[in-house]
Amino acid sequence: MSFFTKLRERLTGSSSKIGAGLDGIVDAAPEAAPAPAPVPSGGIVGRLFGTAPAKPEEPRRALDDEMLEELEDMLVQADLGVDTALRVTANIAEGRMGRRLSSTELKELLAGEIARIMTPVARPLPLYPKKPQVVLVVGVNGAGKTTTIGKLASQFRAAGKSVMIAAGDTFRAAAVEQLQIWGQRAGVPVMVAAQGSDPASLAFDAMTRAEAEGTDLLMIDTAGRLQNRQDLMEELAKIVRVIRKKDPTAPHNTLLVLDATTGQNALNQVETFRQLADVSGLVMTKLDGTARGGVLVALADRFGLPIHAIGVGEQIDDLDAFDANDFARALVGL
Ligand SMILES: Nc1nc2c(ncn2[C@@H]2O[C@H](COP(=O)(O)OP(=O)(O)OP(=O)(O)O)[C@@H](O)[C@H]2O)c(=O)[nH]1
Repeated sequence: MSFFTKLRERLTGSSSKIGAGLDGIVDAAPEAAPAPAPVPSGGIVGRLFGTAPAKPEEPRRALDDEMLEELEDMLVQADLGVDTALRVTANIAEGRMGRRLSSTELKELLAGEIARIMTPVARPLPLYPKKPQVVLVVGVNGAGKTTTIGKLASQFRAAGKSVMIAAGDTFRAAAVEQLQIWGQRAGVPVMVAAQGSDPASLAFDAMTRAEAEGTDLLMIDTAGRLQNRQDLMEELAKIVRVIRKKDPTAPHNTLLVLDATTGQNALNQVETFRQLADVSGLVMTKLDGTARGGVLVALADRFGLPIHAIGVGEQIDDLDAFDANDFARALVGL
């Protein structure tokens, strides 16, 4: 199954909210009753040439202030956030006031606006010739860091890269175990340390081993205890300090993993983690089974940080590069 097919099938929580919302807005107009279907050309000619009966016309609604307000409210409800909803609505309105739009046309227009916002941020994780390329992975507990590291490691392996993982959340035995399972699946070594030991020292050991073995990519998992922000900030800063002793240009990427089901809270998490670490790109997980996928549009619009990948399930191939057009169309239910 192609990733786009999967995305469309699994984004239904969000897409049915937006798609049905747009249908509802157009149908709500008193004048929106569908035009009667043109009489099919029946008779002998129709039978001979198999003319299909014409489809009834889609209902239409003239674009006015009231309709725009409904559109804006619906987009806010769908987690695009007020600023983005306003901008998108204004762009759709421009030069189209009074025009009678069908729901399909409205979906096409919205998808176009969303794609326009998302295209500049749809950028795969950049790969550098540097060995090891160090990828620091940050995010709150449960956001999907472990799973994302496992999926990315497996994809890089499949692309012929050598990968190593460092289980930097040394306080949580369950997190380390999960990472080991993902490492086994991906065929990638996982460096672990004794429970509660210093993550920076593990990161240093992992750097040493990755350098010695000529590993292409070193992915470092980190803790996500936001409840203790000061500690976390110091822990992340120390990891960075220590790996820079080995390579002053590291980490080459700092990935922030976000959980789509948290909706608008994802925006706060970006703000917070940007204060804790030099976030260079985003991965959004759990777009399946949530009606809050619109938050990705708000994130792109607000921060302009690259979106490297999106996750739509728990399996190894349920993470893929982010494609702005595919996402925009799937999100509006096209
Ligand atoms: N449905 C769905 N579940 C996901 C996705 N990504 C991760 N998960 C699940 O989310 C849960 C948390 O993922 P983890 O990868 O363990 O998250 P983490 O950020 O490492 O969290 P901790 O290990 O608690 O720090 C797991 O049950 C994953 O299977 C996704 O794209 N879709």
